[in-house]
Amino acid sequence: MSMIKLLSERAPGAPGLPSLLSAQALAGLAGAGWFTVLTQASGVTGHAQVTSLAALAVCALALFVVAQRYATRQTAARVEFSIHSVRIRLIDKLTRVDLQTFERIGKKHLLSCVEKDMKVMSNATMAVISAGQSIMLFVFTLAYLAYLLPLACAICVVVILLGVFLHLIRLRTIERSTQRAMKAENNLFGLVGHMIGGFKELKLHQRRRREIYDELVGASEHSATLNQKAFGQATDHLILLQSILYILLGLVVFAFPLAGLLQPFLLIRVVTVILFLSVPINHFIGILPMYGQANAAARSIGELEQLLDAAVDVEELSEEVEPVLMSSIELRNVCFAYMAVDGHAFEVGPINLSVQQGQVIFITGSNGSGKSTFMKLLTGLQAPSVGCLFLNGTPLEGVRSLATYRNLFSAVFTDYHLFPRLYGSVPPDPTRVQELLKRLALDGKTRLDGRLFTTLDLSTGQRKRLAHLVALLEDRQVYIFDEWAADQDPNFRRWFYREELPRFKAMGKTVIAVTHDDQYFSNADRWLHFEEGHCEERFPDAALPISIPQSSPFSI
Ligand SMILES: Nc1ncnc2c1ncn2[C@@H]1O[C@H](COP(=O)(O)OP(=O)(O)OP(=O)(O)O)[C@@H](O)[C@H]1O
Repeated sequence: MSMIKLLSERAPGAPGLPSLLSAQALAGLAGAGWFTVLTQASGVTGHAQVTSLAALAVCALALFVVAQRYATRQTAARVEFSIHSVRIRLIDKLTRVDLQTFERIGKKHLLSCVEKDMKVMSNATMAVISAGQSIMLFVFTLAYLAYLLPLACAICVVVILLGVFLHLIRLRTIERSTQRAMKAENNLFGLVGHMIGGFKELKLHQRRRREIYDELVGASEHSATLNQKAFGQATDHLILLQSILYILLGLVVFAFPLAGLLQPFLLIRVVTVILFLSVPINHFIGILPMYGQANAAARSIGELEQLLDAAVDVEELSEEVEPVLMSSIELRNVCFAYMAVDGHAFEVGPINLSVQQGQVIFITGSNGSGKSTFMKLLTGLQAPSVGCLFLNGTPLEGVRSLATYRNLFSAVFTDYHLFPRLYGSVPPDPTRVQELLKRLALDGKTRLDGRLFTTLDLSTGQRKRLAHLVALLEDRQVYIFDEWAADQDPNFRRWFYREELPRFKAMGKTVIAVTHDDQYFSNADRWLHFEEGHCEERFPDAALPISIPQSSPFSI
């Protein structure tokens, strides 16, 4: 996607290009008109003539102010609505891609695109689109020059065409340099992110701080060098063009009168007009690097959109969720493999498993054995590469049924995210909220004001308990906990296994919890153990694992 393509897509609420360009043309015409009247007035002495030219100048100026104001506002509306439309389109696609694509693209790249590239586009596009006005100013001034001295105008046109030709030849090189500079800048921002994110770790480790600081200095220098190179390339040939324009001026001032091609009374007007031409030319010089940046940003946004398009599913954000009831969930021959890195792809499965409503299932396994991947498959966050999920005996086929299925679950993952507001819910009953806050020892720490938490500035354990409270308010049928108790004190750990899980069971909720707290295994109905992507069922009171044949589904 180029910047021009982006702007050619008219967003709802944005003014049309014809009206926008007409307003710019009018502003350019008025500006050139005002200047022409002034130039004409420089050779006039008669009172009546001066008065009428002054009246004309006032009219041109008034027209310029009105047209300029209108054109600027229309330009801002066009640019901002177009960018708004692209941003919303990207975010919409982003919410609809599968988890694997989301993880592959990476948070850093996504944030850089949605925040930085969009900002670059917005700033640069505004300047670039206003070039329309400069073009008009340039054309009208050139026309006036043709009226005064056709030969000078012809030479100017040749010089400008030469500049445009040089520019087109260099365009690809400039864009490549700009894109390289932007990549270096993204790398730099990544390091800044590490410095901010790892503030505490860096404070504790002077040599680590020194090394990352040195790397950041190098990255910043590299970024500055590339930016400066891209900017230099963009302006070099236009400076050349500007120099040619100055040579042209010298020619007009010295050679034309000597050759008898220019009468002295015309000389001052012609020189003034040529000088005035440098105003739009300088504007072009100024916006050229910005044009390169905007195009590089548009390309980066376009590449991201292509990645998202390849993975986006048909699930609509606005769709109403159909309520589903779970009595059983079954995984039949479910397998999933991550994309291979260095030729080795981690595989989970085949998993054959049936979960009945109301069961409390514990999941164990060493680090990297596939527990979280299994949770993603079970919750429908990740579609299986092979095999199928069944809900109440019916296979879940297609993205839509998987999207509906996901609404069965409420989860507190290890990398859970706390939203400041209860998005997607009606304000809960304040008495129930108060009772839950008390149960989780969060009363006096935070409150729910309507749907908004008064603060999220809590300790690690408290934040996890607040995430638990949000999950409870969601009141879904299946609860997923990934090492919930890992950052809780012994009291809350005991409370979770001895009180909270039995409460879930009494309510008929299904619980699937990743845990390493073996002293509480008696609280589980089932125990699934993962090793190198394979799942086997163990029994809470068994000393040795009981191997389950993977070809046949097992259930309890
Ligand atoms: N996004 C990913 N892309 C590629 N490979 C991945 C990705 N996430 C996990 N893996 C691979 O899958 C394996 C299993 O990861 P998973 O997160 O399921 O393990 P886990 O049992 O939950 O580990 P832990 O106890 O450390 O949380 C890992 O060894 C890793 O190699």
